Amino acid sequence: MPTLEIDNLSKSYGSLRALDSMSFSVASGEIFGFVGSNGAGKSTTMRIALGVLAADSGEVRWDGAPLDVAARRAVGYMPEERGLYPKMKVGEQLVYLARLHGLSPKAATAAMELWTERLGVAARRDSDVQSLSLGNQQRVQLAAALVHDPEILVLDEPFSGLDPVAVDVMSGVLREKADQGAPVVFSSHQLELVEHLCDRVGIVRAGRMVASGTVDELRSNAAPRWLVDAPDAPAGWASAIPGVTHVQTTGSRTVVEVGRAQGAEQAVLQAALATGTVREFAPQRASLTDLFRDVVSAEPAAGDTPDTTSTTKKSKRSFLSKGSAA
Ligand SMILES: Nc1ncnc2c1ncn2[C@@H]1O[C@H](COP(=O)(O)OP(=O)(O)OP(=O)(O)O)[C@@H](O)[C@H]1O
Repeated sequence: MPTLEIDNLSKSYGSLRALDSMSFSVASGEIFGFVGSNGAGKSTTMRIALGVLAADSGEVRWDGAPLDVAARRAVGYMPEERGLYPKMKVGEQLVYLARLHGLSPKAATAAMELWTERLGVAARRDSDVQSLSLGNQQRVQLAAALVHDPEILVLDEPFSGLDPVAVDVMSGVLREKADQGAPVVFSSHQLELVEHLCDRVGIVRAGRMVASGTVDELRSNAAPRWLVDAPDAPAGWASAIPGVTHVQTTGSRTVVEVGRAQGAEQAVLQAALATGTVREFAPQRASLTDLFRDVVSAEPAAGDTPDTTSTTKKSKRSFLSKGSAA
């Protein structure tokens, strides 16, 4: 199956190491969510994949061959800084971009009509791009990435600033392109959306891929969490229980993170019962947001190496550590 491979990319800006052996791969038909704190290196990776920026070392391959200038024509790219001509009409601009990718005038016009219709901006074909709302400009930007029928999609924060209806439309389009066989990689800070939409997720920290896999795979590496609803319990009741590594309380409901030792959760239940009534005691599924906080707040260890199959196994602070960049 053709695969987009990001292999050991490193990139420095002066003394700043923006990418440090960044590696991951996205198979044909797969949607890959690329997440990480601000400045973690997502845009830099995507720019290198598109060839608008050169890596210091490493390689990007598609179907086993280096992604050269010719092969990059098969990529639909949505840059973070966006790239539309503000004073050009929406329709003209999309036809122009499709023509640049080698489509005939007729095919370019048909593609423009298809994508403006599909993305809900057909009524604005004759408007200057600059007169559109930011969300509609973003829809046009996605149309620009799709208008030449790319084999690969690389999208930098395509969902930022979109209303819920536009998010649904965009999600549907990405799923459709993946179902047609494209590898789709996009960056986002909207973790609920990423969890819902993506087949696999990669979490980046300081220029490295520190965890990747399905959300279930990432979850299986996380510490177990339990919800306890104990209305009589005094503040801080769970903090001193042996084996508890983190506590988060909202009203009478407390979520504790416990170690993997046999029966660790039983100590929590007993401590809760000792305070009085226990209305609920149940395992909690970690959300991608929880997993993200876990991973980005982990202490980097000496010799930290990228791990593209599982969560990094470094010592970590609590999963809601202050200062985590969620
Ligand atoms: N042209 C540049 N010159 C110098 N430093 C840069 C340049 N572009 C990016 N950087 C730095 O490289 C690092 C990675 O930036 P990058 O834009 O790739 O992060 P990101 O993960 O996309 O962040 P965000 O989520 O905020 O968009 C940051 O520290 C950033 O300040």
